[in-house]
Amino acid sequence: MNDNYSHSDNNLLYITESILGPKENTPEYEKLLDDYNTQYNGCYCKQGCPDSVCVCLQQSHGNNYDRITINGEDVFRICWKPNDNTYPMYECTSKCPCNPTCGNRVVQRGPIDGLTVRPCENKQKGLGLFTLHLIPNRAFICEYAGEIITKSQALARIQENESKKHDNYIFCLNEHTSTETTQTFVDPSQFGNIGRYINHSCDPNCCVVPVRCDTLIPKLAIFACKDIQPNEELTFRYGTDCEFNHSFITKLTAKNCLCNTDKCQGYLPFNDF
Ligand SMILES: C[S@@+](CC[C@H](N)C(=O)[O-])C[C@H]1O[C@@H](n2cnc3c(N)ncnc32)[C@H](O)[C@@H]1O
Repeated sequence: MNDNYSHSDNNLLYITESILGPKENTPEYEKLLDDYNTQYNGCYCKQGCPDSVCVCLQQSHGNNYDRITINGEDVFRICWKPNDNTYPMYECTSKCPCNPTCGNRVVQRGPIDGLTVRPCENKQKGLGLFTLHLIPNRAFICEYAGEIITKSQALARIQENESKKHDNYIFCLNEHTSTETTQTFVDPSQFGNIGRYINHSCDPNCCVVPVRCDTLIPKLAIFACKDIQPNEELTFRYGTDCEFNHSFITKLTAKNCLCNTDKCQGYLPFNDF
């Protein structure tokens, strides 16, 4: 994966994609390990990946991305599925025979260029992630990468964060099917990538979409949900995101929201999961 970013804080370890968290002797961890090691069936495409033939795209119910060129650079944008964005997205895998430049390999290629981490104008918000270039609506930006942990590990870490008054970075993804809800917990507090600096906004310019790139555990992929101008801060909604039919619930200590938008609800989302 191509990722030229790094952390300025020496206590943090930069990872280019999510990694499995510490071992635990529980059935929950065994299931997580199993899912992490399970590769889904890839495609058989030798030339391109047309959605009429590519198994990865058929599993995704159609094309995942389209491509436009801006200033000579390819920009990949998510294709929202007509009337329903709840279908899981599968990219072509390391075992698929298609070309590594196939249009169904976007998140796995790593973050876009021109992202920068710097202190927010309101210092109480800490660091934030900004873009130096225009990012068009629907374009892929980066993964929210961290340690993939079990629910019991997430609860223990959240409690520890709260008792030590540390910021929370743990993200809980809920994916709903007609019969069950699957949860994925990602903690970038000690091992993470550039995505860990994205703050919450009540009127965000990004959204988080689960995308599977090799294994059954989805990556938390950040896409623009508006055109984002140079020097704008990138934000997503930490709480439930109904607009995209997935719910993203992060438990945080009830804390004043400093997003400074007209739609601000006053507090960071605070949910049990
Ligand atoms: C994923 S981190 C974002 C990066 C963080 N600002 C930093 O300096 O590392 C999440 C933490 O940032 C802070 N934060 C994010 N969005 C905020 C907002 N809208 N208002 C206040 N604090 C926010 C909260 O402390 C939250 O637990």
